[in-house]
Amino acid sequence: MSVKKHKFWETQPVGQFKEVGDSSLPEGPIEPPTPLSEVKQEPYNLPTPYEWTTCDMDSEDTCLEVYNLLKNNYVEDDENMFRFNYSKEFLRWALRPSGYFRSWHIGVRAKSSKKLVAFITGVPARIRVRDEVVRMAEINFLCVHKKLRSKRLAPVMIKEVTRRVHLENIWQAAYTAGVVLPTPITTCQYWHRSLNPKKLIDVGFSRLGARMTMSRTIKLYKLPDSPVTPGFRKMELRDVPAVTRLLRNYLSQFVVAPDFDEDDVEHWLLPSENVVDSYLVESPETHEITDFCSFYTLPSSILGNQTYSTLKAAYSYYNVSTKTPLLQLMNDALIVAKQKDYDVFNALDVMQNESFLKELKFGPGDGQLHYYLYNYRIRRDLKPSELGLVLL
Ligand SMILES: CCCCCCCCCCCCCC(=O)CSCCNC(=O)CCNC(=O)[C@H](O)C(C)(C)COP(=O)(O)OP(=O)(O)OC[C@H]1O[C@@H](n2cnc3c(N)ncnc32)[C@H](O)[C@@H]1OP(=O)(O)O
Ligand SMILES: CN(C)Cc1n[nH]c2ccc(-c3ccc(F)cc3OCCn3ccnc3)cc12
Repeated sequence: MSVKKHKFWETQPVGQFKEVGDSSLPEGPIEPPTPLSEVKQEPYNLPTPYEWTTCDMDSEDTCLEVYNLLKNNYVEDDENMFRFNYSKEFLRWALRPSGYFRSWHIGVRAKSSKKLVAFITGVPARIRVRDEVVRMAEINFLCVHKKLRSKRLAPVMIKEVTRRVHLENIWQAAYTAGVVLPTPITTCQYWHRSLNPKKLIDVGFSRLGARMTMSRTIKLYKLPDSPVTPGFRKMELRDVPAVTRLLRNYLSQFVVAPDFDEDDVEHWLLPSENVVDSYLVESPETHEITDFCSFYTLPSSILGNQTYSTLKAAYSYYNVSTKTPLLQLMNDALIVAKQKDYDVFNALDVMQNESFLKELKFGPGDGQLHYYLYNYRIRRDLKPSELGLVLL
C-alpha cells in the first residue's frame, strides 16, 4: 500500500491506490459525462507571468519551438545520460492523425519573452477495452522547462487538456509514463537489442560483458546483410486494406488495444522516412499478406559525450505473424534496422514480444513504462501480454 501523497491525482477520476484489489468496483467509466453546458468554458488560471498558447504544428516556427523545448527538457533515462530527441517530422506525424484537434496542442508561454516554457498534447483515438470501443484522448509530450519544475504547473496543464477534451465530448484518456501514479493498468519492462554494440559501449549505454572482448561482442550481435523471409517487403498504400484486416484480427486478442480502421492504418503505419517503417510478408505463391512488422524512429540525445551526440533508436511498434514465425519476422526487422544504421532496437514486453526478446538477444532495460487510463476503471491490472497498445 503506497503511502505517497498524490495531492493532485487524489482529486482525479482515476483508480486510487487505496482501491487496489477491491474487485467489487464495476469496470468502466468512473464519473459520468458532464453536460457540455457545464464544462468550464474558459481556460484554467496560470501563474501571472504565463499565458496559454495553442501550438499550430503546421507552422514551421512553432513546430521548431516545440521541438527545441522537448529536445532540451523532455524525458531522460534514470541516469540522465540520454534525453528523447523527437524529430519535427515525428512530432507532426504523432500529433496530426485524422480528426485531430489543434486546440489539444497546448503550450505555455512566458508573457514577457513569449518563450515556450511548457507543452502538453492530446490526440483522439478509439481504444477498445474488452468489448467496449471507447473514444479517448491519448495524452503525451507533457513537458515543463527544467527551470520551472516543482511549481505545480503540471496539474494545471493536465486540467486544461482535460477541459479541452471534455469540450469535444470525450471523457476518457490513455497515457503512459516512466513514473508511478495512481494507478497503472499494467507495468511494462523495456528491452534493448544492440545493433551497433561498439557505439553503445563507447557512450555508456551498454557495458562490455564479463569475459567478453569488443570483437567477441561485435560478433555476438552480428546480423545477416538482408532479410531472410521470402516476400518480405516495405508496406505500400495499396496494402492498407489487407494490413488493416491482419492487424484488427491480431489485436482482437488483447484486453486493451486500438480499434484501427483503414484511415488509422494509413496514418499510423504507412512508412514515412525517419518516422515510421513498416514491412510485410506477401506470399510469393498466393500473394496473400500473411505477416507485418513495424518500428518507429526516436533518437535520444547523448548528454555529455565528446564523440557522439545522438543515439539512433528504433522502437518496436505493431507486429503480426500468422505464417512466418514471430522470431524470424522480428529478426528481419532487426536486419533492416541495422541496414538503416540504427544503433539499438527497443521493445516493450507487451503483446507477444516476450516470445522473442531473449532469443533475439535483447537485454533488459533499467526502467519500466506504466500504462494508465483516465476515468475508466478496469477490474484488475493486466499482464503486459494482455496489452495491445503502443503509445509514442
Ligand atoms: C478526459 C480527458 C483526460 C486528459 C488528461 C488525462 C491525464 C494525463 C496525465 C498526463 C500524462 C502525460 C503523459 C506523457 O506526457 C508521457 S510521460 C512524460 C512526462 N514528461 C517528462 O517526464 C518530461 C520531463 N519532466 C517534466 O517536464 C516535468 O517533470 C513534468 C511536466 C513531467 C512534471 O512537472 P513537475 O514540475 O516535475 O511537477 P509539478 O508541476 O510540480 O506537478 C507535480 C504533480 O504532477 C504529477 N506528475 C509528475 N509527472 C507526471 C507525469 N509524467 N504524468 C502525470 N502526472 C505527473 C506528480 O505526480 C504531482 O502530482 P501529485 O502531487 O498528485 O503526485
Ligand atoms: C512512451 N512515451 C510516452 C515516451 C516516454 N515517456 N516516459 C518514458 C519512459 C520510458 C520510455 C521507454 C519506452 C520504451 C523503451 F524501449 C525505452 C524507454 O525509455 C528508455 C529510457 N530513456 C528515456 C529517455 N531516453 C531513454 C518511454 C517514455
